[in-house]
Formats: sequence, C-alpha cells, structure tokens
Amino acid sequence: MNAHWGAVVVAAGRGSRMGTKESKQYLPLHGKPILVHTLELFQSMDEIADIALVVGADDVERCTRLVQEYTLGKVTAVVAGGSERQHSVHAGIKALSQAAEWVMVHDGVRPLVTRKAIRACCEKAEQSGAAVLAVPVKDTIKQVDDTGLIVSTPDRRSLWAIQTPQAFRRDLLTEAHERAAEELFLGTDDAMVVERTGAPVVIAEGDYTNIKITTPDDLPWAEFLLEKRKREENEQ
Ligand SMILES: Nc1ccn([C@@H]2O[C@H](COP(=O)(O)OP(=O)(O)OP(=O)(O)O)[C@@H](O)[C@H]2O)c(=O)n1
Ligand SMILES: C[C@](O)(CO)[C@H](O)COP(=O)(O)O
Repeated sequence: MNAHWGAVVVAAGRGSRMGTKESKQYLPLHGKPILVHTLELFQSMDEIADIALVVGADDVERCTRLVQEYTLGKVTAVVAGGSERQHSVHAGIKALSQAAEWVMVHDGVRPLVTRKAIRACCEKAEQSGAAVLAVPVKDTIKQVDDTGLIVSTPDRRSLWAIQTPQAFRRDLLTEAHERAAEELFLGTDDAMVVERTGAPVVIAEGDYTNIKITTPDDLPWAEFLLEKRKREENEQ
C-alpha cells in the first residue's frame, strides 16, 4: 500500500432510519461514540497520513473537541458536510491535505471494517485507479414494479453488496465529483460518481461484518461483533 493515503470520513448524516434524537454516529458502542471507533481504526494505520472528518454544521465544534479528547492527531480537518452524502464527500476531498495523492472515502457509521480489508481495497485501487469493498449478495434479489409484481431476477453471481471504504486516485475522484456537481448528478456512493466518467472501478472482497449501522437492530449486532473482535485480539 502506497505511503500517503488520505481518508475522508463522512459523518454528516442525520440517521433518520435509526430514529434516535441523537444522530447515530454519536451513539455509544462499548462506551465510546460509534464515530470515534471508526476514527481510531484509521488513526492506527501507518499508511494513512491524514483524515478529513465531515460532520453536520452544528457538530463541528463538538467533533473538534472529540478529536482532542481521543488524541486523533491525524484528523487535520473537521468540516461541515452537505444535505446529501455526495456533497459531504466532496467537502471532505477539498479539505484533505494536498499531499494525499490517494483518497479513501469511508462512512463514519461503519466502525467494524478491518485493517486487512482496508489494505486489500487500497491495494486494488493502486493497481486500477479505483476500488470498493464489497461482499457477494447471499439472497436472491428480485426487481419489482410499483404494483409489487416481480419483473426480473438478476443472476445472483453478478451481484455484490457495496460497502466502504471506497478508494481512488485523488485526481480521478476530484474530477468525477466536480463533474457530478456541474451535471447535478446524485449517486448513493462514490463509485457511481466515478463509474459515469468511464473509468474502471473494481471490487475488493470484504467481510459481511463491515455493517453500516443504519437501523436500531444494527446496534446489538455491532456490540456483539466488537466484543467478539476484542476477545479474539486478547486471545492472540
Ligand atoms: N448528508 C449526508 C448524509 C450522510 N452522510 C454520511 O454518510 C454515511 C452513510 O449514510 P447513512 O448511513 O445513510 O446515514 P444517514 O444519512 O445519517 O442515515 P439516514 O439515511 O437513515 O438518515 C453516514 O456516515 C452519514 O453520516 C453524510 O456525511 N452527509
Ligand atoms: C456508500 C454506501 O455505504 C455503500 O453501501 C451506501 O451507498 C450509503 O448509502 P445511504 O443511502 O447513505 O445509506
């Protein structure tokens, strides 16, 4: 893995599907905010030189304090995000130090990603320019119309559930985001923004445990996975 990777960690969402008053990225997991678990993992990797943290406009001060409290020295910028995830990512890329020629984008609410998976994704990106973590879909997926009628059943062998981090050569990601902004294109991940430029984006196989904490039932699952991981680390 290249020596100078920058990471954009996006955490400016409201977490409406979680349904809590507090935005989900600040909910405690093993006594620490979910977002802090994520940042600590990135902070611990030698290959990552700096991190831009993107949060809600009202949370910039609070997150600057969190960065100090948890001595997250690689977080060189805490900036306000936008109304859509894509706007938040774009703000993060612009805030990242110019020295970072390679950028990975990660959801602040995916604290269970592993260093091994991050490295696998970045290594694939270094070979091809752009790579995303993903896992093969386990269920049969149907395309359904507005009336509930099944329209088609895509071949499951070609379906992957996409995760983060998503890793890119910085100039490629920057240009793709600028173009999407100009053309008012909104995607649900950064790969979509890059794919539409015609640049290849490849898959790096990840783990099913890299969940995006989205709804209340994800919280006990995340607690369990974190507990299991800590136990395994202690046994080694
Ligand atoms: N305008 C936004 C929307 C989302 N995100 C971030 O993108 C990641 C993935 O988004 P998701 O899980 O969908 O978060 P929310 O948008 O907060 O959730 P919801 O859709 O339930 O409101 C999260 O870390 C979230 O904080 C962001 O930085 N800016
Ligand atoms: C980027 C992402 O996490 C990949 O699975 C996902 O697309 C984010 O989507 P959401 O609509 O913000 O949940």
